Amino acid sequence: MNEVFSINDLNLYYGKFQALKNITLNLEKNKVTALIGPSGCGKSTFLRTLNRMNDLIDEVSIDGEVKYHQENIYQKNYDVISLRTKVGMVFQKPNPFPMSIYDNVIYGPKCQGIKNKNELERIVETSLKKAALWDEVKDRLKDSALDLSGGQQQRLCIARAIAMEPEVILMDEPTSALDPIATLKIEELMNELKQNYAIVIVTHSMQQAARISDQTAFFLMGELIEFDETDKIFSNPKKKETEDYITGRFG
Ligand SMILES: Nc1ncnc2c1ncn2[C@@H]1O[C@H](COP(=O)(O)OP(=O)(O)OP(=O)(O)O)[C@@H](O)[C@H]1O
Repeated sequence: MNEVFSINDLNLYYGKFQALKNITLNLEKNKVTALIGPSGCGKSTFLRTLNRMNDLIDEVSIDGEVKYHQENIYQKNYDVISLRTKVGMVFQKPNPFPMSIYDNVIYGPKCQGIKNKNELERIVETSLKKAALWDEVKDRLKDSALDLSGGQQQRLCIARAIAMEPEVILMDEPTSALDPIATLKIEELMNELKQNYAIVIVTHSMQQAARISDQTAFFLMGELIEFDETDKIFSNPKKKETEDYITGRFG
């Protein structure tokens, strides 16, 4: 079994407002899982529960279980730093650090104490290759990351996540700030990356979800309405709410 996350009866509150209601689902390795649903339905909130990014927001409380390899990540004394190494994140807007391409990729490994120059060079090359960026930047690794195009910056952020040797990559609308060609490159990349990782992506584009994901979770007002193989969700949804949403009849 390739299960990496097992989420059981998860509820999340911002103060008194309940943003996630009784969410139960499993996430597997070698699969792209798309989270879809209308604005404000809880997609990003759910994504952030998987590496405890919501901890950074005041007034958040949760109950239920989020198990990563059988261990509840919300239990007392759980090692959150190590969790975030294994469960990397890529954001909507590319956010490279204001430093060279090379230094962006080795930032995490260096923080973990890797100092050997050959090892760091190996990490840079393999991470950039896996992020399909190596050929475009190999001759200018010392240039500022901020000089790259938006699409290149986003692939650099993916390389930066990969450099930490994660098992899961969370992506929050990773292509919404990119043009169609850069979007296509990231989508092709996700298809490659799923050979080695579990990928969870929030997307507003149902076409994108249909193109790239293996399974799709449809959220509505904090509830998980339907979770199934992507083909089934888009061709034969079980719930009326899902059908209304994917056929554009929602709202
Ligand atoms: N930091 C916060 N404090 C209070 N409420 C929040 C916070 N973040 C999100 N919410 C609320 O929780 C609900 C879910 O928000 P979330 O951002 O997870 O939705 P989403 O489906 O990702 O939306 P979008 O597609 O617009 O990004 C919304 O009602 C939102 O207003």
